[in-house]
Amino acid sequence: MIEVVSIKKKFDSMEAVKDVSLHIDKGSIYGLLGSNGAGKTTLLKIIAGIYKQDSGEVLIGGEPIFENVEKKQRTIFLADLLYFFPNATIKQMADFYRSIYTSWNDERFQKLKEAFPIDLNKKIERMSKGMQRQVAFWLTLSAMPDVLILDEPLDGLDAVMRQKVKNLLVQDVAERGMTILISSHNLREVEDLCDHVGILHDGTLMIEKDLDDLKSDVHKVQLAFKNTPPPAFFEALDILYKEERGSVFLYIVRGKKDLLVSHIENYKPIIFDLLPLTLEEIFIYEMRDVGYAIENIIV
Ligand SMILES: Nc1ncnc2c1ncn2[C@@H]1O[C@H](COP(=O)(O)OP(=O)(O)OP(=O)(O)O)[C@@H](O)[C@H]1O
Repeated sequence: MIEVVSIKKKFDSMEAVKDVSLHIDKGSIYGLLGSNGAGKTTLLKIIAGIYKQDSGEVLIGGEPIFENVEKKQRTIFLADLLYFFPNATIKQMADFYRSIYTSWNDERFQKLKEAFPIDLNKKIERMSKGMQRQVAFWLTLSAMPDVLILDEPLDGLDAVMRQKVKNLLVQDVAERGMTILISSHNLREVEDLCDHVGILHDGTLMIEKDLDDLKSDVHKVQLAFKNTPPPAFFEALDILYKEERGSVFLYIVRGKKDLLVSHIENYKPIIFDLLPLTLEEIFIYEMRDVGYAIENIIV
């Protein structure tokens, strides 16, 4: 659905995006993470067809997005800084969206009133930051885009509204195959939303993972043995991290769960627990493995 091939972008001599390639399937939710200044917004704007890359290609549904009116009518970029016309009400902004987005759906707009309980005739400028963000989602979801590109989308929303918006996004992905690219600093925030995650650092995509693979391939185990097992026990494990707490070992290991369990059970541990890992933990160990401390890369 979205094909990004060797994208480079400089601002004067500053290389904001350095040869980034990625692929996003239709109907998936891709989380782009990274620290301040990593190049996330620049890359999102290139993918949305707002900035032109210096080299490389961005294809949406097989066609270049830049200056492609038809594709842009089906692609919405929701920026971190929202923009509405001065003095406009929700109703007036909806009229504008209806005039430019061919897939605008009035029925959906009316239905979403239930999710966003705000007076249609209220001036958006006079609303709180969180309410303005709600309006942005209301309008965006009513325009029924095929591709939705979100830059720090949940900033300013309260916890209940965050969950509501996440549910609406997932619903559009599940029901009509919308594709979402979402940028955030916060791994925890996107953990339950994304099926793929990429980490951008200093203009380079450091690591890119399918979350189902990640979660099924990395495990935290807590172990204790009566007698320390022979070296063959440890050699057979792909250990990303280890810690000793008295006679209890804590290991983060990569590998298939069934094979791991049967290997460990062969050595008759007196304690053996398989513990869940958060996405943040997985990335900490994976990044360490490629020589980076994730604490320096995302917050
Ligand atoms: N219009 C611009 N002109 C000049 N430099 C820019 C411009 N936009 C971005 N940059 C530079 O490109 C680099 C990447 O910026 P970008 O906004 O893409 O990062 P980001 O990952 O979105 O950061 P943040 O998380 O802080 O929003 C930064 O060094 C920034 O100063």
